Amino acid sequence: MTDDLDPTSPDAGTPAQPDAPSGPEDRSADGERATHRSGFVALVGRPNVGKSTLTNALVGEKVAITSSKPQTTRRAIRGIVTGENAQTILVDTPGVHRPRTLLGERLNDLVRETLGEVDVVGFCLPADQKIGPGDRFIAEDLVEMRTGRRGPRVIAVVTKTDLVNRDLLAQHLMAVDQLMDFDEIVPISAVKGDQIDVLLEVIAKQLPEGPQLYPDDQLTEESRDDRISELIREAALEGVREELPHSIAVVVEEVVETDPDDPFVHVEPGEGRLVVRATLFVERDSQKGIIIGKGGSRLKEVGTQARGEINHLIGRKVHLDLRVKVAKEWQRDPKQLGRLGF
Ligand SMILES: Nc1nc2c(ncn2[C@@H]2O[C@H](COP(=O)(O)OP(=O)(O)OP(=O)(O)O)[C@@H](O)[C@H]2O)c(=O)[nH]1
Repeated sequence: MTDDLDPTSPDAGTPAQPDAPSGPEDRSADGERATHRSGFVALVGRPNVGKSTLTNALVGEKVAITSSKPQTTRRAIRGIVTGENAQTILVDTPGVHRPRTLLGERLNDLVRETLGEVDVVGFCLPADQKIGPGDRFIAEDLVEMRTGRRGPRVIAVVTKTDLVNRDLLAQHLMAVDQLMDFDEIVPISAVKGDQIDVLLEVIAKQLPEGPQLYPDDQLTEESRDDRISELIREAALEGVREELPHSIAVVVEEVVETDPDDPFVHVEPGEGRLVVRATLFVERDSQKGIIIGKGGSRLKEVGTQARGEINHLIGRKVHLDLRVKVAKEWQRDPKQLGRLGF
């Protein structure tokens, strides 16, 4: 068990209301004042159905990490899409699943909490998989939320349409229609970019009237350090199997400008070398060995991949200093979960 974890607590819950910038009045071509809409949209669904890939496609930039491993997303990540007459704040949520650890329970709770706070829900159902008990479980929750009070509007987003032919898609759309009373059903492919604009329009129509909440150029509410730690985790997830992906957590310890000749001497921003120091946590010694690899080879690969993404994010070259530590059974330990920000 490590005892030098930095306590980080990413804000993974309630949508805070940021200061509204005073934007220009929207006017349509004939001079009439156009209605401006704004609000929060949660993308929910089972793990691996394409929620994060869709979030990125809608925002037009990578604000959420994705992977072929289920249960990649662990926080409610907000992406912002600003259009002429609407601002859509997307909340990408962890996949709803049968929890096996305390972390799993907390992630499901986070999704429930998020559902209670948004204006619209995009319920993601992959076109290449039959509707199953996991989908029905989510649908029941949504139906219950709408019973007797004004719950969120619910759009069925049929994802990954590029993986099926027209006939299968038609059959799937009919099955989706039977699942619950949706306000709209929109088939999309985030990978091919099909119907992304249509979905955005459909979502915007369901939002309440309201002002722009974030500045035009803000694409996410994630902090720089949280985005960096996610990019490192994404790189570490590649090539690892079975339970290991779930055991990996990443904490950015510091991002500092240092003297190029002495990494421990800090200098003014822009005048030295930008160093990112981060720790990868795993749950067991054996996992530590896998992450580091023979002679450090795997950790080096993780560092190279993550560094490329971080350079792109920050807009300059960084030096990435990665360490690996064991935090025994952190997914089941309330104290450790707290320290890791869950
Ligand atoms: N072919 C195809 N694959 C997709 C599409 N969208 C997502 N995927 C793939 O599906 C896998 C899961 O995608 P994610 O976006 O990480 O799924 P998620 O629902 O956010 O997953 P969790 O974080 O586990 O809940 C990845 O391998 C994606 O590349 C799509 O439109 N078409």
